Amino acid sequence: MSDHRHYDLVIVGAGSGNTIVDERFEDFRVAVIDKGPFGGTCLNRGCIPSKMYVLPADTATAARRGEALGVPAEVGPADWARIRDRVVGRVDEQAEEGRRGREEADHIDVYRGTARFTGPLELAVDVDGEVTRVTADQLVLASGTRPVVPDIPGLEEAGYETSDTVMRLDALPRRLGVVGGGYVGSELAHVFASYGSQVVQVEAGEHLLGDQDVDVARHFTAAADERWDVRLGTEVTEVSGGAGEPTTLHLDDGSTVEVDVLLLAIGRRPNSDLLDLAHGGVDVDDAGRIVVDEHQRASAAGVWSLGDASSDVPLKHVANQDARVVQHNVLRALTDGAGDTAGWKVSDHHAVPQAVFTHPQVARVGLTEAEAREEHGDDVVVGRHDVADIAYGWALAGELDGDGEATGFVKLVALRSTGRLVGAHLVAPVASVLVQPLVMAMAHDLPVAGLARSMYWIHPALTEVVENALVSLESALADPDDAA
Ligand SMILES: Cc1cc2nc3c(=O)[nH]c(=O)nc-3n(C[C@H](O)[C@H](O)[C@H](O)COP(=O)(O)OP(=O)(O)OC[C@H]3O[C@@H](n4cnc5c(N)ncnc54)[C@H](O)[C@@H]3O)c2cc1C
Ligand SMILES: NC(=O)c1ccc[n+]([C@@H]2O[C@H](COP(=O)([O-])OP(=O)(O)OC[C@H]3O[C@@H](n4cnc5c(N)ncnc54)[C@H](O)[C@@H]3O)[C@@H](O)[C@H]2O)c1
Repeated sequence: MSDHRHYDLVIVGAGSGNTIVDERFEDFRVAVIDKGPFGGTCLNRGCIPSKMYVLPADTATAARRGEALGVPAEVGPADWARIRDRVVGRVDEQAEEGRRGREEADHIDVYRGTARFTGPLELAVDVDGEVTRVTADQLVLASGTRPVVPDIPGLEEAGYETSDTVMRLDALPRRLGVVGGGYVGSELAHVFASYGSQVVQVEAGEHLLGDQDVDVARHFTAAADERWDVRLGTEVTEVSGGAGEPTTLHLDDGSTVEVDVLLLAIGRRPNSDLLDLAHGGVDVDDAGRIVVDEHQRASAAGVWSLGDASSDVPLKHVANQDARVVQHNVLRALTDGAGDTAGWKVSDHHAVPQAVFTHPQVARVGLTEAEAREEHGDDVVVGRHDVADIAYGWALAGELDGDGEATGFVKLVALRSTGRLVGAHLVAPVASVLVQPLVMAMAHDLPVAGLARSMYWIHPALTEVVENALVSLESALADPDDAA
């Protein structure tokens, strides 16, 4: 190793980890280490570019629906290069700006390389073969996750994309194979199908979005199946061709599918294996996630972790909230020492909402009905309202082949004993927005009784579907015979 440098604070991972350093850290020596671009997954290859791709996809989908609504519109294949350049141009600029800002600060050193532990609070940082020994008083691991690549015969030879690469393709694929029916696979299937690619999506489970409430997963799967080729309960056993030629997927039902680009979206794994954590005395769980306590402290003294590296809820708003907890507590540890935790922040992963930006959108907070029944048995009460049964639903009717039901619903799950919501599930236009009053009800532990009538809901807005679902739940809670 060529050099040794000591810092008050070292941060590995410039995604949410980078948000920790603000003006309160000006009197401390800080190092930020990242092997990739600043901003991490969300900015460079996750939430932000994917949603920038979803917006034109939604526009194309809405235009295609024009025919059913009396305004026929022609939608040709998308101009991929223009869309890609808009997305990539914006995120690359932002990543570069973020890095420059840190590099220009006198008290911060930026390392564009890979870190691994060589001892407690000691790292070897490899920047293009030049290794620096870096030690720290406090060390934050915000190292995130990366896509899982399955061990399928022929895959490496044929070549494949993941969410890390597919958003920078040279051209729109004529035929896209998507393996995986979770968040990434479903959002990107929506994007490419809307742009004009022929999409085949292969999912091992019974439904797409199988982590959602089963009613939502079923509804979404049926909607997706109207728009692209969905193969459920199916896995890829072998891949052949590729390397510049079409790729053939051999499926376990005996069929084959030929595609031009293959996208793998079967989940993500923590990057903790890159860090030699055992040398730092840092424990991980069976899934490779760094084990943290309620203050986001890892098992080794002076080490912290946040976001996807340690969380079982790998979402950006969770990573950012974890980072706020770490920021507060690290500052206390740096100024007052780590002995007394009075006044430290505690992380709270209660009532975390999530949304899938597909068409239709899906959103959720809390337990599914099945999870609630497993935990609470007969105490569970369900309320529901269909989008088709509110005034705005009449405007939306025809969304999916004129099937009113298909425009979506809000399903609420509560406990009779407490009168509180334990889960909310939406499949509807702008579900990611509609869910927020329900998140508030759960986060603030508001009783369901009286909630719908405690405020006005704009008529005839889509929010009336949430109002009516709450009314339905309230009457189910009030009815002792209603076992939903
Ligand atoms: C396609 C896609 C879409 C998504 N959409 C959404 C969404 O809409 N909403 C949402 O809430 N979430 C979304 N997510 C999830 C979201 O991106 C993550 O939850 C979030 O980025 C996690 O932030 P993080 O800071 O914990 O980790 P990351 O952003 O992954 O940052 C980790 C950083 O650590 C660096 N690193 C790792 N190991 C080392 C090492 N040994 N040395 C040096 N550097 C290292 C990596 O290069 C990386 O920059 C999406 C994810 C994907 C893949
Ligand atoms: N809108 C959002 O908030 C958003 C968007 C994208 C990603 N993310 C985050 O990224 C994480 C990873 O997303 P993801 O979609 O990669 O994972 P996921 O866990 O959501 O879905 C993976 C899917 O692949 C299926 N699968 C696994 N192995 C398979 C195989 N061999 N063949 C066929 N199907 C297989 C699984 O049954 C599952 O449905 C999510 O958990 C989420 O936290 C969030």
